[in-house]
Amino acid sequence: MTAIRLDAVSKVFEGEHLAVDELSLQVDDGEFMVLLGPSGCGKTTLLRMIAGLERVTSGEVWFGRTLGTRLAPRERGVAMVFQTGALYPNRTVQENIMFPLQIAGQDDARAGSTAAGLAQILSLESVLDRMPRTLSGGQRQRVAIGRALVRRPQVFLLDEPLSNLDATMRTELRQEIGAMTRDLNVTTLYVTHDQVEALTLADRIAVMRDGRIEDVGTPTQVYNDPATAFVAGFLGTPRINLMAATVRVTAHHRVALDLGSQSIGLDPTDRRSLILRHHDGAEVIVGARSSAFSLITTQDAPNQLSGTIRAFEFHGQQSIAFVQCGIEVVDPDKIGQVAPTHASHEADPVPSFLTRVRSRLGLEKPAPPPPEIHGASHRRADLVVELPVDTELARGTRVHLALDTSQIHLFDRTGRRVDRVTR
Ligand SMILES: Nc1ncnc2c1ncn2[C@@H]1O[C@H](COP(=O)(O)OP(=O)(O)OP(=O)(O)O)[C@@H](O)[C@H]1O
Repeated sequence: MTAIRLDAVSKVFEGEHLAVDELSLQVDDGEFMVLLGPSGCGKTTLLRMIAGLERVTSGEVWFGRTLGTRLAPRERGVAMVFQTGALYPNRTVQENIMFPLQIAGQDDARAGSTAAGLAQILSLESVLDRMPRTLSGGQRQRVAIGRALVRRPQVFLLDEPLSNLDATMRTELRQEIGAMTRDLNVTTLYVTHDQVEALTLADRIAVMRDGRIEDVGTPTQVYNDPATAFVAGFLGTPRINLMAATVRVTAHHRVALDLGSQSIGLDPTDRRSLILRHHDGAEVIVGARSSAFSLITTQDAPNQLSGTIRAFEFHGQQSIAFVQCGIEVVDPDKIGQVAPTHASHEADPVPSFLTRVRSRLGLEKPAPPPPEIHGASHRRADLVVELPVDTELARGTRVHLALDTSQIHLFDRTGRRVDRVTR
């Protein structure tokens, strides 16, 4: 067991593509950390740099007090499992699992009994003598996990190990991976783009975007108190509603959030009122999960939004309403995003990836920070609201919704939280 520390690690691929951008992260001894992020954000590249399968362009990887970037892959005490664990096709399950021990010089009897013990934990005891081609996808992944863990690695890296399995198998193996890594107390870094895997497995989640980390915390921290609008949008189904608003300070320092055609007010005792009353006219983004709304019958309740049902869906446990309120809604995937990948141009007001790469490598003066792409992230769209399952509303019905302002988050125009509480 050992802690992993990443110190300003960057990876620039040929063609000057910046895949990981001065990323720093600490995974504690024995911790289960999940690296969560959309496709292409650099998760696999980061894992491969830790394993030594990919050279870091700059920065350092530490295993405890040892500088890992100086070590060859086999000296790092790291085991890695990929999306589809490649097995030796001509060896049985037991032979596959015991192979790393045999390579290390252990005798067959001892290696076989260690493998059999691990196979029991992984529910593979009934298939020990079978060949990989006769196994299900889930069983093959279990064998790959067994083979990775048999030498008791210091660090265990898993790259979307469940992505090729069906839903039932995924749930089952997910629970086993969680239980097993905790029993073995091995420091684990688990890559996924599946929020359910992240929320259920992790001691802590690091949310990645465009080669950087936007937030790190326990599942409840990143879900309930996200650092950015992107993180708030990435976690939670249905996705959080992000509404463009302007701060209005009215008589007696009351703070209202002007949503264009409608408005909501913060309670004067709300801590955020005290902050925002000095920012009259500031543009903010109000984040409200679908569960923060409730249907009301009165028209003039405080913090009420009115709209028309555009679609209504039955989801088994609850119903989801799509309500046209004429409010400008912000796309969490676009807010605060940096410039797209293309070659630099002197007159280009937004520094390209190329310029950012050069400045990281010290080849160019640091570029000014890119402005957020604002207009592209805003559009008039529906609010998504969770309602009790017995609600029935026809398309076109006019509804009034009360918003519980104690449940809202406030972000600035670049998507950064302005009212964070727990961290
Ligand atoms: N060998 C390579 N050469 C050039 N670019 C690469 C190479 N490997 C990865 N990239 C690029 O680096 C970026 C990060 O890729 P990476 O595979 O790390 O992302 P990811 O978050 O793991 O994505 P996914 O969830 O789809 O596996 C991508 O834009 C990818 O195209």
